[in-house]
Order: sequence, then C-alpha cells, then structure tokens
Amino acid sequence: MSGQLASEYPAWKKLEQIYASEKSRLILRDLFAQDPARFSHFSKEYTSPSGPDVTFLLDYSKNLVTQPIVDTLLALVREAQVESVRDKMFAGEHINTSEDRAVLHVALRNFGDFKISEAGTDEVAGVLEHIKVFSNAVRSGEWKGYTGKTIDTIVNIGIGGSDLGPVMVTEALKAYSKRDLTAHFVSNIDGTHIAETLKLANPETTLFIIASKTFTTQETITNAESARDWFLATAGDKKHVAKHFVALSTNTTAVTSFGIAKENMFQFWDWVGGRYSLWSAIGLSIALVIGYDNFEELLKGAHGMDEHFLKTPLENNLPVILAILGIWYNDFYGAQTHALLPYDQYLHKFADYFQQGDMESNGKTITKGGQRVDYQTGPIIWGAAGTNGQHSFYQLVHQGTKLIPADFLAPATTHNPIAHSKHHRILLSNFFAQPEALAFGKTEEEVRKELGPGQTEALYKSKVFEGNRPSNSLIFPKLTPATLGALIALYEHKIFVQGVVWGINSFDQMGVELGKVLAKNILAQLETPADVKGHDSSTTGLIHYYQKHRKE
Ligand SMILES: O=P(O)(O)OC[C@H]1O[C@@H](O)[C@H](O)[C@@H](O)[C@@H]1O
Repeated sequence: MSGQLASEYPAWKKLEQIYASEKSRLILRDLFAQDPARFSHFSKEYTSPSGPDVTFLLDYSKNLVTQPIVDTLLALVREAQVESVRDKMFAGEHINTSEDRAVLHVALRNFGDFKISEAGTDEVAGVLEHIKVFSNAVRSGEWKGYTGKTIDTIVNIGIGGSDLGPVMVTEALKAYSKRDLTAHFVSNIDGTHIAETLKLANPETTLFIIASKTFTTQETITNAESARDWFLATAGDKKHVAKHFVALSTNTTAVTSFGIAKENMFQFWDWVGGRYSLWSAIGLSIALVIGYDNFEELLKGAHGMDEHFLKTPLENNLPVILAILGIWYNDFYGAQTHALLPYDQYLHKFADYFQQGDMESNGKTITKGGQRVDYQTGPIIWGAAGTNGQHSFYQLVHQGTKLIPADFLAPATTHNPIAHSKHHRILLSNFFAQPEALAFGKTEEEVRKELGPGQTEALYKSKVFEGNRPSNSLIFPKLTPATLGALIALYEHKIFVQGVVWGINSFDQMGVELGKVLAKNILAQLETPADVKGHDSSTTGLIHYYQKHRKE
C-alpha cells in the first residue's frame, strides 16, 4: 500500500536477505567476467515516444546488481504501488496529501493527450502564449523601457525553485542564447547579491522579473523592493515600473499591491511545486534568454519523458531503473550521498538544481501515514562538472572509505568543437575512464608489477584502487533543449518513484519552515541587547557578540 513503511514490504525483506548473502559476491570484475553480455543486459537506449527527437543511452551495467536483484527491486516498486500513484499524479489527484494539492508539473508540458481534471490546467496554453508574445517582444526590441530604449539586461529575482531552474537551464542552453541580452539571477537576501548585480545594470534598459510562487518569500520581496527603489531613484515616476517589472506568481493580490500591473503578471497554479516550476511561468527568463521556440522544445522533450514514464513497463522504465539503483545503495549498502557528474561545462549547475529537486522532495522522516521511517530516505545530492572534480574530490570517490554512487553524463558532440574537437575528445576520454577506474580499480598485484620490487609496503598499498564503486553512465548526442527537458524529467520521475517507495510525501517542504519562523522572531530582537529573550545561551551569546561588534 502506498504511504506505508517501505521496510514492511516482502520485497524489502527479501532484499535485506539478498544483500546479506550476496554482498561478498557482488564484485564488478567478476560480474563482467561471468557475463560477457552484461553491457547489453544492463543498458537501455531511450528514444522519445513523441515530439522532438531525443535519444540517449543509459548504461547501468557498472552497478552492484544481478538480474534477480533488479527483479526484486522492481517487485518492491510494485508492492509500493508506484504505478497506481503515478497514474493518480498524471490524472490530477491530490497526491500531495499534507497540502491537499495535485502535483501537475506534467500538465505544464502536456503536448500530448493526458486527460487531467484540475482547475487551471486549461489555462496553461494561455500562459505559454503570454510568455511567447512577451519574450518575442523583448527579444525583438519591440518592448521598450521608459526612455524608449530596448531591453538589454534581465534580472530574475527569486529563490529556491524560482531561481535554480532558470539558472540551471539558461546556463545549460547558453549555446542557444541571445548574446545581446544579459541575464542575471539574484536570490540571496545578502545585500551583496542585488548590490553587485545592480552595478552591472542600467535602469533604462533593465527588466526585472520578480519570480515567486507565493510572492511572500522574504528574500525575494526584499530584493524586489530594493530593485524598485534603485530603479525609481533614476526613473522617478512610479508609472515607469510597468515597463521594467513583471511578476511570475500565483498570488495576484500581492503582485498588484507591489505595484506590478496585472497584465504584466504571468500566472501559475498551486499544483506547481516550486522545485518543479521551471516549466511554468517561472521559465519566463529561460524563454527570454533562449527564445520561446527553444523553451517549447525543452517542454516537449520533458513531455516525451513523461509519456515514457507513464506508459513503459517497469523493467524498461528509465526513471524507475535509476530509482531502484538509488534505493539499493541508499537503503541496503548504506550510501549517504549520490553524485551527479556531468562532463559538460554547460551542465555545471545540474547538481545544484537537483540538490533542491531531490533533497527538498525526499529529505523526510515521516511517512504519509504518519509513521517515522526506520530506513534511510533521500540521499545527499552533490557534484560538479567534469573534469574539475577529478582534481579535487575524486580522490575520496576512488580511494576514500565511503561508497559514493555516481551518475556520469556527457554529450557525444560538443557545441564548441574548438581545436577540431580536441578538447571534447579529452573530456570524453575522462568521462569513459572514470567509471571504468571506479568499477574495476587496480589490484595490489597490478601495482607490484608496475612498481617493481624495492618499494615500501605502504606505497604498494596506497596505490591500490579497490574498485567496485558503482556508477551509471548517460550519453546523449548533443545537449539540445529537448534533450535537456528529457533529462530533467528523467530525474524528476526518479525522485517521484523513490518517494513513493519510501512512503513519504515528496511534494511538501515542512522542513524549511522552522528556521524562517525563528529568524523572524530574532529579526525583531536584533536592535537592542535587552530585547534578546527566549533563546538558549549559545544563540543569545552569538546575537550579543553581533550587537557588540556591528558598525551599522
Ligand atoms: O517561489 P516562492 O514562493 O518565492 O518560493 C521559493 C522557495 O521558497 C522556499 O521556502 C521553498 O522551500 C522552496 O520550495 C521555494 O521554491
């Protein structure tokens, strides 16, 4: 039953037994030697079922699994009724039970025929049209600032889901960008972020996009107010705000009281979770940077993955495969983290993006049924674009004491084939080499042979790579908007599957609330030491130190 403790499923118990009895035999060197066709048994090619051509290869053969283990993990997915909850999500049922909301990012990119019954889904096409018309007007220069000049700078002010998606996608698709339109993203409440950005902007030619689902987020509203003050200091008349500020939000009242005209508001709906919102009006900055047609390609690529996820049997379903492998390491091997390692500079924000996507979704300890889990839920997501990581943290990944499952991603073709693609060949040689080194390592025997006699025992031993460190490799022809859309949707659905298996609600974020409430209380006490009340001695001591040393 969905929402129950995962550890109560028969397949879970079976997996515990398999892990205990098989672990010592799950050695990648042996598994590959035993099965010369292991690659073809454990790799799948994705081809988009509809929309623009998207294809990629997922090779998961370098994982510590056998077919019976995969089958048992799939049985777990069945016992958790993932297919039924998936169908409910696509139909618009309120699977976000704590907030009584539907979860419908798939409705934002429904270029097919999913039948969804939820208020607002019939308005999606209208908002896309609004995005199209507006982004075309700004990009063509038809939209003018208050002094009649064209817009050359956009500043997206938002945080969390209202920032990370647009940042990641505009970076990833920079090759498609309009080079005479500079995009900045301001998120942090630290005044430095907006101050340094405004130094680069001209009020006459800058468009501010205030992106906030709730339009109550302290950081975003404070930054937006400072941006408006800065703008009005030059522009003077409040009526000019209409040409330079637009809002992306579900909260019309708050937007209009900020002073943004209703026609400059891009609507979305409470069934769009913040961390799933780049497909909504929150994607306006993406459309401005890469053009509406490319934005639509991104959405269509994601829709293709939605169809794949909805219609493909579990054993061939790529989000399901990624999810079960993650569960295997997270819950049976005790892995704490999962690394996302794109060998593509354009994807340098991919891991940052899925830090929120995954950790805010599945960082939970209470099931939908209200029980405390007795197993691990969401992993810590981290990573960096290759090959930079190789020169910093890969040491620990190769020889440290921790098991770090990783996904390696790379395009076969680069957008920048400089020096006859020499750079790209070097990059890809590393993309192929790292999973190989992690999986197969280097034995002591090999080290001794290589070094010859006469070295210290410590040296022989320290040059050994134990190997048997699992990874997935995902290679695609080129990083196009549609391919990126499919990749993002792939990981979104992976997170969904894991959340359902763990019995948690992947679509609320209660864990971010307590700190916000405490900060509000502390803010009111910061002026005067005598006001600092109701805290532990540590917090009180820290605030008193600040009060003693602050200059302004
Ligand atoms: O878009 P809003 O309403 O300003 O919210 C921004 C972020 O606010 C955070 O508090 C939430 O944890 C995120 O999920 C959300 O994306």
